[in-house]
Amino acid sequence: MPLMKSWVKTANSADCPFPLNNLPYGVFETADMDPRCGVAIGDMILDCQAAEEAGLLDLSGEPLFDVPFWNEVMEEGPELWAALRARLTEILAEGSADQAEAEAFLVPQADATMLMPFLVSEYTDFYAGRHHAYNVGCMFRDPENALPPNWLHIPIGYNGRASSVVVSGTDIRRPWGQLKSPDHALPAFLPCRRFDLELEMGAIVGTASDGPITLDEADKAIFGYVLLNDWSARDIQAWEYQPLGPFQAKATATSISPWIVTKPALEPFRCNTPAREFELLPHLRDTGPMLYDIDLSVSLAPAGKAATQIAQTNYKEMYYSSAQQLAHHTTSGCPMNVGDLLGSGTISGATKSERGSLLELSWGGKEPLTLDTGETRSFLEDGDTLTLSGAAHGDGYTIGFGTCTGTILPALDDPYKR
Ligand SMILES: O=C(O)/C=C/C(=O)CC(=O)CC(=O)O
Ligand SMILES: [Ca+2]
Ligand SMILES: [Mg+2]
Repeated sequence: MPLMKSWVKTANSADCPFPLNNLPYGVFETADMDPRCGVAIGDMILDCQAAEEAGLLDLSGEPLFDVPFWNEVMEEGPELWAALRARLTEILAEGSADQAEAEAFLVPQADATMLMPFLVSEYTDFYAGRHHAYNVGCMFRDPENALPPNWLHIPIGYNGRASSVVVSGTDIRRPWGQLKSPDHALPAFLPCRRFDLELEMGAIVGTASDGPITLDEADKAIFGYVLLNDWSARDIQAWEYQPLGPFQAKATATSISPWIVTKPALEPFRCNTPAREFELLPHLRDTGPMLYDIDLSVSLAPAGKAATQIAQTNYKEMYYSSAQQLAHHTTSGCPMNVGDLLGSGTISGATKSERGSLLELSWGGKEPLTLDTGETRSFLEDGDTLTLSGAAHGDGYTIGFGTCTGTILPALDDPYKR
């Protein structure tokens, strides 16, 4: 598929993240506009609320854009999703009969503040990147048996906290927690010393289910994808997570990028999961390409200094697709809701520069990274700004995810001092 041309001229370059082929969904506000849904096109945002009020986006008879989140659109189901995308494409395409009217509803991205694009119903995080699981297993367990015995048979996950999901740009406060260092007999309550990022993709469930669903049903139920950073307190995690898994270590915050890139925009980039070591059980067995070829990178900027790219990898490195994770999630009869968010698990590739966490990049702190500024990092320091970026590269066009950023604020003096 080539670049599709829009009358919004900035959308028509090969490296623009938001061409007509993309049309990602977000929520924004400006100095004089309340929060509302919008669609990115070039360097502009089409104000969906205003377009709907003017009669340009009348798709269901009921207003869809009278609320500042995309859950109502998701609730309408895949037929409406397709009709909305077709109508937006018609409105924004070069030569559109709607151009004169729609021009009035464009807002420069530079004037907008991006907000959470949807209400997160529940949040589950997986552990489905093989290189990440292998690296962590080597460090914390046994290089000979780095992957747990179940790993090649099910996508391992844990239930996270929807309440902790925040939009890109939100500052992240270094947490306190109970830690136990190897040279102390007893734990202490201290600020986290090994605060980390996790480079992930987030899949958004757009269709509810109540009981087991097939892999193909799961693929259809996914509305779109965002970049996701699962901030992780490694020292809190190491002490708390046996035997029930991460709890407070991953409950401080999880950041997502503000633009939901929908499945149709990613269709040309579908690719297969890697070769299987064990055949998966029938309900998890691949029925088609359900991963995506999306280039991902991480950069770190110390306070007031230039950013260094510290990792680059690709979403196709995952062992399990989001559809496999969602299908697995429903096997017990677990109901899934519109707005459920599934973290892919940390995405790392085979080589050192492809590692999606500082835990792996610095090998548990044993091999600190040197930044372009000359400073070194094992884990995150106060004032550091972390930025995830993602884009799929087509023939003469880009499907961009934008960025997912967060700056580390120092821990409070004492969280219990009132
Ligand atoms: O295996 C461990 O000891 C720890 C693993 C993680 O912290 C990974 C995690 O949270 C899931 C993921 O993002 O892959
Ligand atoms: Ca994670
Ligand atoms: Mg979290």
